[in-house]
Amino acid sequence: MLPGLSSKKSSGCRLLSIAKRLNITHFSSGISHRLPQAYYLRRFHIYRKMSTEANFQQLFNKIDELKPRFIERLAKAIEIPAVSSDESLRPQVIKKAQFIAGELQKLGFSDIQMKELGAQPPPVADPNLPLPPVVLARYGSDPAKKTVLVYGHYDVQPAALEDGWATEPFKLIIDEEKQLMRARGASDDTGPLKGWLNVVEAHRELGLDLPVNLVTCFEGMEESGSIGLDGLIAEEAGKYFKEVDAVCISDNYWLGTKKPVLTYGLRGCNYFQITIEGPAADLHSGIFGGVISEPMIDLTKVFSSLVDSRGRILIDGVNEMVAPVTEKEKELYEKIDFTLDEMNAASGSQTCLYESKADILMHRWRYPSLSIHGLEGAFSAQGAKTVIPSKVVGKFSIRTVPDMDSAKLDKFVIDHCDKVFASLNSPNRCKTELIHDGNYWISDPFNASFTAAAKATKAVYGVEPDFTREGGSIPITLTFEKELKTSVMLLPMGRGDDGAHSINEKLDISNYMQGMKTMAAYLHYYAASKEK
Ligand SMILES: C[C@H](N)C(=O)N[C@@H](Cc1c[nH]cn1)C(=O)O
Ligand SMILES: [Zn+2]
Ligand SMILES: [Zn+2]
Repeated sequence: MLPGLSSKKSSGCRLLSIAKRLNITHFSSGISHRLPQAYYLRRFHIYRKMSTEANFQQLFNKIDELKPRFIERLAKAIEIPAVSSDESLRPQVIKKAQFIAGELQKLGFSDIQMKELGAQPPPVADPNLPLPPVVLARYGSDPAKKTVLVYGHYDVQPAALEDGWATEPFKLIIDEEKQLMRARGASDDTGPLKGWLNVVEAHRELGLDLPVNLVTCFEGMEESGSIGLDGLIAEEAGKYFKEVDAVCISDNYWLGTKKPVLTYGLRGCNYFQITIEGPAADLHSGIFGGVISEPMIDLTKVFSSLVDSRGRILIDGVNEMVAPVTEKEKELYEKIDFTLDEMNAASGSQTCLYESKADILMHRWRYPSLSIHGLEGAFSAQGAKTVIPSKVVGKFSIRTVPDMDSAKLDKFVIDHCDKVFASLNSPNRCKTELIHDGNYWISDPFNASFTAAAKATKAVYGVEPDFTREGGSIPITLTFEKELKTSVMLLPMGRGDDGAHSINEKLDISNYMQGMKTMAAYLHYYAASKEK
């Protein structure tokens, strides 16, 4: 029998006692009881019999043995520049979906469906731009087994050599000295997505039955707000996803660089753009400077009204929506393995706004933040071009937290920008709009799925994981929980210094290998658990 099998309290009881322990009052949903406990107990007994044959060491050895193949396959996927935010690269995003579907087919997945989501809604330059397909597939459909849905995204953030990358971003480079793989998507999220496929392959190579039925949901718009996926999940909840017992997402990172973590919370993200336009074309600043009203000057005024240099959001009503910190909650931060030095090492600077661990963690996990990302339409090359841009589009986003109301936030932001622009008395035109949004999420970190992942982490790394929240967002997480009425568990593969969204993104080879072993062990422990 697998180690660690023991009887559990009912999930409802556990949920309450854990909520009390952690002082969490924001569970986004509970655990489903669609089927009687007896049903799961029967499945547990069937699985327990099977699991006596399962041998982790054999599985882990096989994963190690297949390492060159797994790295080579990752390199092939990485080569496709699937940047979802770049409309001109949409064919590449679709090509990567097809590539992944082909791999699933070779691995024996069945019922592979490329779900089309229609055209991308505004704001978008091409009104007919197709959204990338969602890749659904099944591995096994044994009613005696639990079903785990694994979510990942095959799209990536933009990357270019001229941004400062040491090597070509869409070519997987192995740094032998540091034992890491460098490429856009290595850690976010092509590496982890491939991890699930590799886990299946290792089982197949061993002739070992997968302990659960696996369902994939791989999307190509995560980095652009998961547009269209909510609707698909709602539509498939009673169909393709009908039997799903748990959702596992491997699309975030350890907090630091040494200790594995399991993640039970995410911030949300509402992304906005401000368009300011005036002159009919870009103009000579010697001829028109000081005579006409400049959109770029207006934009900098609106931008500077949003947030101060200490990161404080200056928009009325926003901070008031944030849930207050409790004394009990403060204790949680002290137990987390993290230091200011790790924060500085990950940012490659000494620019942290806070000194204490608790302050850093709270501002990363449980307070909102506003970031100004950039703009379209302005001069950005080297040299000194004396131009007045005629139209500029500024981009900024707000990371949201409990108890912020997304619709209220949008209204506060748009009203604020309109008010500030009006106060400039500018003859230019200004429009602020939401590009996409995604909800924050917080869960019970001690349900059957988290417990199985904690055991898996211990089996692979020899340590108990820290339970963390994530400052980033995975917009679809709450939708899975609500629509499928299942728990969602975040099992990160990479480290906090992987440079996701940054230059020189990397995934340590050890994290890739150990991460796959953890995924495999998680499936076995979850299958063996009595609870759903
Ligand atoms: C954590 C995850 N790997 C990630 O990077 N998510 C993105 C998703 C996003 C994009 N726009 C809004 N949310 C992120 O947190 O930026
Ligand atoms: Zn990302
Ligand atoms: Zn991601």
